[in-house]
Parts: sequence; structure tokens; C-alpha cells
Amino acid sequence: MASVLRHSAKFTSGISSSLAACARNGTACAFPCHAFRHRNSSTSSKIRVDLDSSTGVAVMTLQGPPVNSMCMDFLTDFAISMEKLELDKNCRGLILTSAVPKVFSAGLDIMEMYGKGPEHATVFWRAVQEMWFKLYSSNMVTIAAVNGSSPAGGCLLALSSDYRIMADNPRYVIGLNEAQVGIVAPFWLKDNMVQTLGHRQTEKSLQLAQLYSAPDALKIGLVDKLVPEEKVLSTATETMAKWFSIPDHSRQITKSMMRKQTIDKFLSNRETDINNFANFVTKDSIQKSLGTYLAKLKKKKA
Ligand SMILES: CCCCC/C=C\CCCC/C=C/C(=O)SCCNC(=O)CCNC(=O)[C@H](O)C(C)(C)COP(=O)(O)OP(=O)(O)OC[C@H]1O[C@@H](n2cnc3c(N)ncnc32)[C@H](O)[C@@H]1OP(=O)(O)O
Repeated sequence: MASVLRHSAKFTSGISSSLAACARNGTACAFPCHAFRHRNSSTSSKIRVDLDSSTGVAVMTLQGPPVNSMCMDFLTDFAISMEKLELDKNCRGLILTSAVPKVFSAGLDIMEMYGKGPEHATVFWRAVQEMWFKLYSSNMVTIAAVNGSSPAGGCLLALSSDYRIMADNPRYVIGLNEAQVGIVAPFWLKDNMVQTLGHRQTEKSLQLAQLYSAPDALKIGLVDKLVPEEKVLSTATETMAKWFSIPDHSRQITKSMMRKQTIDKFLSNRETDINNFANFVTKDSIQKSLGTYLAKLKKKKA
């Protein structure tokens, strides 16, 4: 990552330090508390992170045009940002959003899976796993502010968060469409979706590679709330205040209890999953599917 978290706070005051203490201790803290904000920012080529220490909320903005696809740089920046935030005692909650118009994230960068050898596939898949694992197992309250289309890996970010708010625009889609691309959602992502939608709905969604419009995603519970696009971020901030009203320790233990089985299964099968991916994605037939899908994406424009 190009730069590190910079501490830009210039002053402390009784009010701001007590708000920061409030953020650290996990006690309820009324929003908005704009008066004396402490902001830490970090920017890499693909991701910007703004942490407001006075509220304990970090906003991670995906800023990799044209579609926030998850290439190696993106995945590395994401992992480093998550590690820093997780260790920062001033940070209790994370909002994920996009600076790219109309797109939250197009998912994994297909170019990272196309025409590459098994060594690259191994490194890439470990980084994908790490992104999911860091978000899914985070101690922070995580809210996806989905302000655009969010297929495949984009949906992964949303699914592994605690709460999903999406822009109320029927042209925006979200879902796990891997099968359409000729690839397969890994077991841990499937498990994550089962927890959110239930077994039957997940089976239909995955087999049919379904991308849901925002209203349909709300109907099946793939997102929790729809709001006008310009309110996605402010609603995420308001929602965070509600989640912050629960003491951190009890919410965190509850979260880890709910997610433990999926995490344990992932950790026990992690290396096998990497080998499976590397073998699968380098097969001629899978490469052919990826090539056809890529050509379709490019042709769409012509
Ligand atoms: C049994 C063993 C287990 C094996 C497991 C195997 C695989 C597991 C993988 C599972 C996990 C996740 C997988 C993925 O995420 S795969 C990626 C799937 N993503 C998509 O299908 C989305 C494709 N993109 C779109 O639908 C659209 O781009 C859009 C996001 C709706 C945005 O539309 P629009 O604003 O109209 O932009 P364009 O379509 O014009 O795209 C602009 C340029 O970006 C390129 N592009 C788009 N998406 C991707 C991508 N995912 N990767 C790389 N490049 C992408 C597109 O081609 C355009 O490029 P150009 O300007 O050069 O033409």
C-alpha cells in the first residue's frame, strides 16, 4: 500500500477525548458528533480509508475504476487496511462503499484468472480467501453501503459484512453469478450465503448464477435495506450508531459464535481449497469459459 495511516488530528479537547474514549470502550455514543473530529486517512491506488476516531467509524472507499475489480493490488490493499483498522483501538465499525459511479465492485478481476499458471493462481486465491476471512471474522461492525452493481466478488464483500444497505435502483444488480462465468463459488462463500438466504434460495441462486435487481435482492434477504442512492452512506452511518449501542464485547462474542462453524471449516480446508482452485482454474475447459466470458464483456461495448 502506497501510504500509511496518517494521524491528522491536530488537537484534543475534553469533548473530543471523551468521545474517543467512548469509541474505545464500546459504550453508546450519540451521533452525529461533528464538533471535534479526529480523522485518520490512508489512500492506496485502489482503496481509501477514512477513520473518524471521534465516532469510531472507518469508511473504506473502493476507488479502482472502471469497475473496482479485485486484482492482486486491490486484494493486498484491502488486507493491509483491514489489519490496520482491526488493530486500531479507535475503530469500532467499518463501512464499505464505492467511489466508482454505478458499480460497487465487479468482483474478482478475471484477468488474474485468465492465461496465468498454477503459481499465480495459488497466490491469487490465497489473497481472495484472506479478503473474505478478514472481513467475515472482523471484530468491527461491518456495513456494506452498496451504491452500485455488485456481482460475484462484490457480493462476497456484502455477504461477509454484518449488514447490507443498497441503493434503490432496479438497474443495480447483486448476486453470485460465478456459474455464468464458468467457475464455481467456493464452499466458504456458499456457506456464507446459506447463512444469509437459507439452503433452498442459495441453491437456486448459485445454480442459476442469479443476479438480483436491488428490489429483488431485498425481497429474498440478500440485502437488508434499500434507500435512495444519495442516502446510502448516511443511512450506513445511522445504522452503525444502532449497532454501536450494544457493548462491543458481547456483540463480538455473539458474532464469533454465529460464524465459528464456517470459519473453522474454512481454516481446516484452506490449503485444499487453494489446490482445488489452482487445478480448476488452469484447466483448458475453464480457461476457455473465462475467455468466452471476457470476450462477451468486451463485446458489450462495441
Ligand atoms: C471446485 C473448485 C473451486 C474453484 C473455484 C473457482 C472460482 C472461484 C471464484 C469465485 C469467487 C468470485 C468470482 C468472481 O468475482 S468472477 C468475476 C465475476 N464478475 C462479473 O461477472 C462482472 C462482470 N462485469 C459486469 O457485469 C459489468 O462490468 C458491471 C460490473 C455490471 C459494470 O458494467 P459497466 O459499468 O457497463 O462496465 P463494463 O461492463 O463496460 O466494464 C468496464 C471494463 O471493465 C471490464 N470488466 C468488467 N468486469 C470485470 C472483471 N470482473 N474483471 C476484469 N475486467 C472486468 C470490462 O471488460 C470493461 O473493459 P474494457 O473497458 O477494456 O472493455
